[in-house]
Amino acid sequence: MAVDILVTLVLIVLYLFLGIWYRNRNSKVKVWPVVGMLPTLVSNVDQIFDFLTDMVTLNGGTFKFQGPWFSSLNFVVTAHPININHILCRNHENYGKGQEFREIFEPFGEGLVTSDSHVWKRLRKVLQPFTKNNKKYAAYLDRILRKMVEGSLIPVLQHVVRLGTEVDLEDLLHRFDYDYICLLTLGCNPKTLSVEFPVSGTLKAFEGVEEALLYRNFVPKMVWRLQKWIQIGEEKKLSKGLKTVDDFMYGCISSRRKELRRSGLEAEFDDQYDLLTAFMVEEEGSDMSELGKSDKFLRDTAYNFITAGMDSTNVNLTWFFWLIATHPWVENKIMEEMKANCPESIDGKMLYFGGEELNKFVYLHAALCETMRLYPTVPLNNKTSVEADVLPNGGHIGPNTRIFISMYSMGRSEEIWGEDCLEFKPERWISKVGKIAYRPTSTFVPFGAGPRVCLGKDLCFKMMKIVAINVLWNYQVELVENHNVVMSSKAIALHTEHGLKVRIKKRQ
Ligand code: HEM
Repeated sequence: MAVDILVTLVLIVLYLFLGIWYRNRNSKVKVWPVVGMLPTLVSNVDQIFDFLTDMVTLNGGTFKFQGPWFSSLNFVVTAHPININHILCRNHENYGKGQEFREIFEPFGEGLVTSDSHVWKRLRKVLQPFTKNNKKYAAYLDRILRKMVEGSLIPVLQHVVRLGTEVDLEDLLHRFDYDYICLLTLGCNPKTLSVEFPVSGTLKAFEGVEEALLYRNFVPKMVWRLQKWIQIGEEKKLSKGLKTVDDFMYGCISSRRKELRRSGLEAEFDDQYDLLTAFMVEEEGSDMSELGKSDKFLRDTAYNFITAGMDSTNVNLTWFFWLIATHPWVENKIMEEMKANCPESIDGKMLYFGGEELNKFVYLHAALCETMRLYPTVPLNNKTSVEADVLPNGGHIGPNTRIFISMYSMGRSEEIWGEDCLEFKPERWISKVGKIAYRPTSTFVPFGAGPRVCLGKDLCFKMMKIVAINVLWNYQVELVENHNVVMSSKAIALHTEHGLKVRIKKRQ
């Protein structure tokens, strides 16, 4: 009897395995009982963006990932332009960040990046006109950008040239972004970009928190919750990092309030019109003034802006300098454009251009867009459906489903960019009349699109152009031989795995 039961069990298991093998025999992604597609995902984690690109290409632009049973690791990845237009623009009300995203990214608090519905609408209504149309704020951003380039970037580059040593350009640019974004939001300069290349505890804490939040995305919810409860592993690191970050931000808020009280609100704030100050000095009666009374609100807003901005232009500029170092003919064309637009004999000095003047740098703009196409700063944009929906290319979406828009896969899609989609060719962005060519919005969305488009987009282009012009005009960036430049999959932004090691020489 016992033998009969054993044989029957063995036969059932064999039958199940044969069934799975038969269903999976032609498929690149195996779906296993209990664990679903997780083993394939784990084995491809080091080249996750290429793996997801293969999957969406094989599946007509949209791929459904099946996670382990009873886990929240099911998601959809899409790179199809008509779906992108649907999710970001036409039916955007149905695609927010979602409760689970907010739980994972809890340090963002009640900030813009993780909020939805009426909370998001109210914040966006306050922040969008402020960041886009406030002249005082725009002038302050311009002034601090000039100061940072003149007072930090150029002196540090000159120091590196004098020493003749190699430098990690990605680290250098990351420090530039971090100092700039702290000035923009908190009005204080942590001075991480200086010739000593100091180790900044606060910057390390911001980075540590981001790493821990990324980890939460890849493990079942109950695992990270348990770790949080007993304070071990990544969760312990997160709590420690967050304390450092919060102490820093609340410290800035408190000293700014004290300063304003001392100097009196009637004082002129033109010199120091950062985001915090703007909220604090806004006249009574407006939404901004109401929100500015709460330290928690200011902390959340600052955290959202700092994390959105500190890993932004440096990522694109790192890939840009690497691409032009490996495509010297592109660098020559950028130099020609600069010679045509820059005044002569300004050796070693800063070059600064206003918005109108920057529009003349068409080829540089094209090269920056081309870089973002191949190496989008944010490779995956996360959304969650509110209600069930059918995507325009036919995919069914359940309610409360996580969806990743793969900007990385879109940039490498033959259907969108043609057979030469993997080549670095800024020319594809330029029209016959020498202007930036028209492209449908839904084919290129590194900043998102529609009502939730990135609030820092215009600022980013300005920063990237000013930094690129000042570096290239004065210096030659040479890659260190045998240094392997590869993408990292260990951050939310598309960093390199080992940095960008270069030597900087004075341009002759
Ligand atoms: C190369 C630079 C940058 C890129 C590629 C980028 C990209 C993005 C993307 C993809 C989103 C998500 C849009 C969505 O949810 O659909 C976003 C949102 C956002 N970005 Fe950026 N960003 C950059 C720099 C910045 C900077 C410097 C700032 C701050 C000054 C900033 C502030 C924000 C904010 C506040 C949001 C949230 C908008 C909302 O949810 O309404 N970004 N960005």
